Amino acid sequence: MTEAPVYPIELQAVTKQYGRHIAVEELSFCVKPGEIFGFLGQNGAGKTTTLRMIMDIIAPSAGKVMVMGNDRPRLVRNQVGYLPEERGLYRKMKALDTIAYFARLKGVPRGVARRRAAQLLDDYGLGAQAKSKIETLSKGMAQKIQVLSTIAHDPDILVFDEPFSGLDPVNQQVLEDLITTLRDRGKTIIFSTHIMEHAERLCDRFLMLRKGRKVFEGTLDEARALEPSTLILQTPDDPLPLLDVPGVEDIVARDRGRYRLVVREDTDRQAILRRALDLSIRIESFGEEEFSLHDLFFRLAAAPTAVSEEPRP
Ligand SMILES: Nc1ncnc2c1ncn2[C@@H]1O[C@H](COP(=O)(O)OP(=O)(O)OP(=O)(O)O)[C@@H](O)[C@H]1O
Repeated sequence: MTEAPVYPIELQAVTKQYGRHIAVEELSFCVKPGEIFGFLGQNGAGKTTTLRMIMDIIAPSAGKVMVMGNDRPRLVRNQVGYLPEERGLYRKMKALDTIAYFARLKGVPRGVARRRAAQLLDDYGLGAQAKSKIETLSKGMAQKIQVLSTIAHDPDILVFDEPFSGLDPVNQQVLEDLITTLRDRGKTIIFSTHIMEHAERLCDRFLMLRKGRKVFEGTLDEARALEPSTLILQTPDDPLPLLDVPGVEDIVARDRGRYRLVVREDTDRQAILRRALDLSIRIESFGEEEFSLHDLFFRLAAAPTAVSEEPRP
């Protein structure tokens, strides 16, 4: 008999209810070892609530949350690094002392904690600020200290709630690089965001949440495969006669001579080009449309009619 795999994080039919309000509904997913998993949704979709349940800060109303196969995540807390949505550091504490303090809270011996804190500050360009009080640092620097504090005890799993919020583009890039480095060192990372560009660049897989319900879980390619096949054609001429090519179902004007062709999956792309030549339709460019995660998010998780929603009892 094969044993069920142990996932770093696994949720089974988890629901969280606040009074009559259902914040998270029947949510199941698992995060695989060593992956970067994006947790995406609009404001109020239920991201923070879910991450807090993973951290055992709040309890589910129903269902099961397991961290490293343990259904009492509190017991494996020291193997997890958590960046909460509401950040808070002691303003009067120095940068190095802050990181070492958080490591010590997770059981790291004092000397080791201080050495690691110094190393992390050096690695992430804050060596010169080691003795600066938090209150004297820029917002970006303080947030970096907060992130470094979550990894100072060398946890295997990282749970970051909106880690990019409040960072300027340069520091967002620094954080993206940090997250990639952590994955390359074998860590498992789940982070929430409503900024699709970060997720698109970083995530191996992601989950989209809409009003507490999962609307998608998988890779970007899997999400793209849900979309109808479309081609983008650029021409100074009228392309509507191409509608007579078998498989071309619709042609919609986009912008400045660009048209979107909705086609059946098996449509012969060469036949479209040959027909254009016959009809003297000049083609400036022609190719498959690549949906960005941003487009897909709007279709799956944000558009009012994106998914059929059963009425709630
Ligand atoms: N303690 C609480 N009591 C009552 N309702 C709550 C509580 N915490 C969250 N909610 C509600 O649950 C829903 C999900 O909230 P949650 O904070 O998890 O969303 P989110 O996806 O993290 O959004 P944001 O990006 O705005 O933080 C929201 O409608 C919110 O108002």
